[in-house]
Amino acid sequence: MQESHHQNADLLLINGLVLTLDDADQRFNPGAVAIGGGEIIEVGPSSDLAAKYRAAKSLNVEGCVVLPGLINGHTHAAMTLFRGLADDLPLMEWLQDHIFPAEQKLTADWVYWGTLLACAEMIQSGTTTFCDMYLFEHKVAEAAKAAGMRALVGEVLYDFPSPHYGLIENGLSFTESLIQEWKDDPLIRIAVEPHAIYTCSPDLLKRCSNLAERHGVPLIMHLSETETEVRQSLDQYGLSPVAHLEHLGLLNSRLIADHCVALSPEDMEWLAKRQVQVIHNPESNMKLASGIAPVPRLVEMGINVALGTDGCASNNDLDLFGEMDSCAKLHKVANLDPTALPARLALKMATRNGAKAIGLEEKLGTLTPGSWADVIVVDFRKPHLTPLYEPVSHLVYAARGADVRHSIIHGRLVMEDRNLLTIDINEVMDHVRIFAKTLRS
Ligand SMILES: CSC[C@H]1O[C@@H](n2cnc3c(O)ncnc32)[C@H](O)[C@@H]1O
Ligand SMILES: [Zn+2]
Repeated sequence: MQESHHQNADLLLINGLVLTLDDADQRFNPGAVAIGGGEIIEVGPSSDLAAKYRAAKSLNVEGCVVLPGLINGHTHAAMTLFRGLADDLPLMEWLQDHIFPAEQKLTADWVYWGTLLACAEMIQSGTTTFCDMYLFEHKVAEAAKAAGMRALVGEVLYDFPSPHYGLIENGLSFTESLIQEWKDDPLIRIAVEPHAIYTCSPDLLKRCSNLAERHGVPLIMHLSETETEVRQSLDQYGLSPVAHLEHLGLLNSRLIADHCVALSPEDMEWLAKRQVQVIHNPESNMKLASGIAPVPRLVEMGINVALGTDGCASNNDLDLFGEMDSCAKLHKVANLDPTALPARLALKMATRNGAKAIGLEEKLGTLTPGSWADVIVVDFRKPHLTPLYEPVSHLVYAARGADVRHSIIHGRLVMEDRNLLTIDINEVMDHVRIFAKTLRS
């Protein structure tokens, strides 16, 4: 019997335009990606890989662009439940008069269904990893796992009683139990997540930081989201929110700071010096009229800035393609400079910078052999993506989430030809509609 010279792969994507988005920034057209054991085995010309690999499954992706899965650096997934509930309000009024009261009615079960709905929306729009902060996060982890998504999750911690854990002592020990429970999981990681400086005392913030340090996990919080937050912080502590955190010893590369809109030049110096990870949420900042984060300046200063949608009650969707487009355009108009935030940077913020922010840049954010196989395939055979001169331009300025055709997470196909393979979407939508009826009554 003749010996086979083929190598085995679980999945082979062939005949696509493959963008590695790594340091080498290679493009293969027609290109292929060989996937096995949850990792990328090889990326290269289609003819070479088709001859080399015998794959359990092969997908012909001619006419499509293949790239790393997108990373949503900040969201509250289960807030799909509140999409469109309260619009056109500033942050503090939106939160205190509408969202916090509605959240008092949440149960673990609702958070599960709301998160599954978010996972469906994210997978169908090209997101493969999300960073979440919410209540009942054990249910968020469970839902993400059921959906086959990669997630960094953490229970929100604040000084007032939580509808989930009650007093903060329980919140801290609950976070610790989540860290233990998920420590060996390939998809789910846990972070320590104080809400913001206006809901957490200095003592709580220090305890959160110590907990994150002790377990070597990220610390995530909203920071300097509005001028109101800055004014309150100056009144209460005589320091800006960033200076307040520096004073408490919280600024370091483990901190993932969401928003960072209202920053003074000194704040930016601190963020750069301490190598804090910044997550920019342009659509939420626009919708809540919070302001414009000085992203081009932060990037110039060497700060890692990634992209998030925030919860979809302040966005109101979870489509990172729309977010990249908004991001690139917002900073052009804010600076009256069309070069202020190029398409290339917007795409990097949604991929590689997101991976770096969550401490996984060795394994995520690029199509590199040895990295985890989180890969999306975008169908360019569409009127709004024709003709094709430059794929990065189309990905940022013309494509939308609905153009994503296949999605692979940790080597597993979770969407094929737009069919969700891990989620019964009709069941999920039925559950969420029942929740909305209950909320209204
Ligand atoms: C209980 S989890 C997180 C907490 O934060 C609220 N929230 C949602 N979006 C924002 C935002 O942009 N800034 C501050 N807080 C936000 C959410 O409703 C939850 O209560
Ligand atoms: Zn948020």
